Amino acid sequence: MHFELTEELLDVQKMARDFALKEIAPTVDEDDKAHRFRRDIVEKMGELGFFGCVIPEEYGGNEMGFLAITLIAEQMARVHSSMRLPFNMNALGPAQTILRYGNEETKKKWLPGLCDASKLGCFAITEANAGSDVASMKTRAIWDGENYILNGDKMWISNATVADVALVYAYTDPSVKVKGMSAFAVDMKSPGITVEPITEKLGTWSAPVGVITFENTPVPKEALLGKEGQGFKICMEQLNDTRLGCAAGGLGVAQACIDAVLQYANEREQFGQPIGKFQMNQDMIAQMIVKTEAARLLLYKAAWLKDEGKPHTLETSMAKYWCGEAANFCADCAMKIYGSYGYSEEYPVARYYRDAKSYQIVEGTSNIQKFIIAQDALGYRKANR
Ligand SMILES: Cc1cc2nc3c(=O)[nH]c(=O)nc-3n(C[C@H](O)[C@H](O)[C@H](O)COP(=O)(O)OP(=O)(O)OC[C@H]3O[C@@H](n4cnc5c(N)ncnc54)[C@H](O)[C@@H]3O)c2cc1C
Repeated sequence: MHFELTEELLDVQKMARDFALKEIAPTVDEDDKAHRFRRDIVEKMGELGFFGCVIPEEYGGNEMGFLAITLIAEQMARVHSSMRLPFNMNALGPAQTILRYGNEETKKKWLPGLCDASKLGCFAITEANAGSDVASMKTRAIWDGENYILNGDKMWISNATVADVALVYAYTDPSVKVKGMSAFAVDMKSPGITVEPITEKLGTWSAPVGVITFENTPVPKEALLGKEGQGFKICMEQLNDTRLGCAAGGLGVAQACIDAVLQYANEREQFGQPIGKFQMNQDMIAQMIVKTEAARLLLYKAAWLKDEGKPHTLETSMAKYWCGEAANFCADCAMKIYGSYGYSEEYPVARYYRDAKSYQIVEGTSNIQKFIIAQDALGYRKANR
């Protein structure tokens, strides 16, 4: 049993850390406060091959693997949570799904651009009345003999305002319930698409989110991913990939809180000594470290299983759940240890606190992950089927 990263993965981790410190850190607070999406930095990530980790060379990738992309995404989130979103929106979501289910034409059309970030992606599952209950979505795609005609509204879609391609899930035949859901790689320049940004949100201010409306949008047959009726299965597989990216984000934020607290607790003095000397603060610091290390081990194991081609749905849910919880626990402790300075915008802790919350919500809430884990344990529904 080995717990060490290989030399190659250690190099990847270091390169990602150096990149985040050099390219993201200098303007992180300014970008966040301005709600500025840094496409230029995302493009630099693409040039370095960050989004090609899970895509073969023939389509512009480098096949470094799921553990490699997880390590990179973690390092981005450790500096700016918003900057780990592109790992899901380009690589783990659209690119991975198109690779698996797209025809040759669709792969050639989108994969090289998603890898080098000259194209941006998004995935559209959620609707105003369909969140955790994905199957209750109402978006329809009806074949008219020439194209699928897409109608519906997708809400809370990350990258909606900047995406070139969207993975869209819609019913082609709602009469057979989830067996009638299909998945499409939709060109966002298609007619009948409007996008409205969602600007008022708690955190991840530099990550654009919006509502996409499809009104009689024609989608060619080649854009269908897999077969008609495979959409729900494709969606669950996609979430199983993108949950790794979310978990990496939560882990990065948790670590950022530890980094901040260790420095501050040694600098700030009260009652004539550094606040790190107080046992109640030490208790929080110890718990932050242990919870974060547990999150890291769960996540790296899930990503490793995926690279090994072994079942990993259960392990991915455990990692997604615990990384989200660890991020929130650590952000809460960091806020307490920083006191009023944590509450101010002078230090990054308020941003960590805001950004941590999304990791308990997106791509299957903490409850949904616990549901998957408990159902598996109780033998009601095995996660690794
Ligand atoms: C910042 C942000 C970015 C997002 N990006 C995307 C994106 O790119 N693409 C996309 O498709 N969606 C995206 N989403 C949507 C996100 O995936 C959903 O918000 C999430 O799946 C939860 O759905 P909901 O918010 O409708 O909550 P609901 O499903 O309404 O749940 C409300 C509460 O009830 C609980 N609950 C629901 N069902 C159960 C159950 N069976 N058992 C126990 N508890 C339950 C939930 O855990 C939650 O606490 C994003 C959301 C946010 C906030």
